[in-house]
Amino acid sequence: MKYISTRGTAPTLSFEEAMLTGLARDGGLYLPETIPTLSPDEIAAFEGLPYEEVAFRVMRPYVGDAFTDEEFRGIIARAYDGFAVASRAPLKQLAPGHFLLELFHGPTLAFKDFAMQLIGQLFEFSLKRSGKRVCIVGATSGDTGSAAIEAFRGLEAVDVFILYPHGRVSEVQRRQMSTPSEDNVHALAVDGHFDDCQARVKDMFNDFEFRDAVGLAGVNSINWARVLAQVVYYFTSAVSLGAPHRKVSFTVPTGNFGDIFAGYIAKRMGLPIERLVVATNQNDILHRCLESGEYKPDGVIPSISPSMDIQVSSNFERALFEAYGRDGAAVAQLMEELKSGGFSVSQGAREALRESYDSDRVSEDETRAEIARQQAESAELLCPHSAIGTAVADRQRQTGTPMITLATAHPAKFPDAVEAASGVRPPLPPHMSDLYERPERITRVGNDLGAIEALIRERTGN
Ligand SMILES: Cc1ncc(COP(=O)(O)O)c(C=O)c1O
Ligand SMILES: N[C@@H](CCOP(=O)(O)O)C(=O)O
Repeated sequence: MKYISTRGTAPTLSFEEAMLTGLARDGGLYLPETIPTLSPDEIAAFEGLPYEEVAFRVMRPYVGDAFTDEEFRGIIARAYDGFAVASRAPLKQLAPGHFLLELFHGPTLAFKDFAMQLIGQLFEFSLKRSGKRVCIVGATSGDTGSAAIEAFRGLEAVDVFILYPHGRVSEVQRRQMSTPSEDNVHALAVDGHFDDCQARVKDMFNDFEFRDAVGLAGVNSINWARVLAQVVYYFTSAVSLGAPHRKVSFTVPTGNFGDIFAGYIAKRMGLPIERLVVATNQNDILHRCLESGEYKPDGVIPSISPSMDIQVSSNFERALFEAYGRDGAAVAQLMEELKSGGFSVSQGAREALRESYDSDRVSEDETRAEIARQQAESAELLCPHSAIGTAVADRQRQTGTPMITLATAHPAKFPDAVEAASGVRPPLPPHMSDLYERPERITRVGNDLGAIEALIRERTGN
């Protein structure tokens, strides 16, 4: 399996190369040259299998000869060993025809653990084999950073620098990043918002001298392996509701577009998904773009769902690449226009996007009301991101096809917002019960590429 860039001019890479590379050298994102498909019989055979075995069967076609089957099975087994529930991604019924896919039973209580725990194992295996060392730089609005630090802390051949927007993540998220004591992990509080952090990470990838000197690698969802790992739970949940003999729909709380794009890949692989619904908070650029074809970021407004406070949505580039018939030059042109304020999607591409995705947005008041409603009606305490999902799902649900909403984080990561909305303060699970007593280690930095690069060079000795 070969991987190509969404901007069409970077070298074609193998799975392992694409995974260790992160952003393509032309600024694009890697995607498989072809998307493998599974037959209805192959999908039906997933019924009753352990999560790890479905993960192996779904991801195996993408990894090529990077690992033997035995090695890959071992990597997957170690990745999910630390999850709190045996099924890994349990599905609960919220109401007739509406199901909640709980993706927060990993070590940092968010769906990011599904991919990050796997990537941690993949990197460790690959770097041991090659004897190389990498410097991971990531941007986070709260959950990717904590999952990355958890997955890579203490690893010999890896340094990790996480840029998060100062004062714009929840206290639990911040402490998850700032309290691990291992020397190889660094939490950097940036004066700016998430889009600034993500832009600085991309700048570092586009600074080839710096990139090569420090051995830069990325674990944001610019990394294809992140998206791939998330394809698996679309299969496990749909099969448990009767796929491939029955269609299902999904509603996905969306920010950087990685999670819903994984659903799109599952559909292209043959999973009978009727609708994929993008659910946004008040930072609703994706909803506006899907409605109007205009993609114009207009500033991030802080919300009670901070992990989705994003206006420059990284993986939307992958969706555009597909919508433009994999025309890398067209995507490169749009990304050039984005630098000067935004772009308009062509009529054909817009129709293709609308065929693949529905969308809706939820205001702050509606989010609070939905947390309270679900607590009262279904006894489910939802995090604000998941509540945005269930609110949209309820509006968009059609009779006949079950709707699965992705619950992307545990409510205990956002205790203040959840308590204010529902009157109930969700407790942290036992393995995190002393989080507020652990000492923090944070470096405050300006939104300044030169200063951030200098700090990384100094700390890594490059
Ligand atoms: C809790 C939570 N929900 C939803 C999202 C949105 O996911 P994506 O960026 O893959 O669209 C994120 C982060 O991105 C998140 O941390
Ligand atoms: N919401 C994310 C933002 C980064 O997204 P990623 O999926 O590209 O890593 C976060 O929690 O950090």
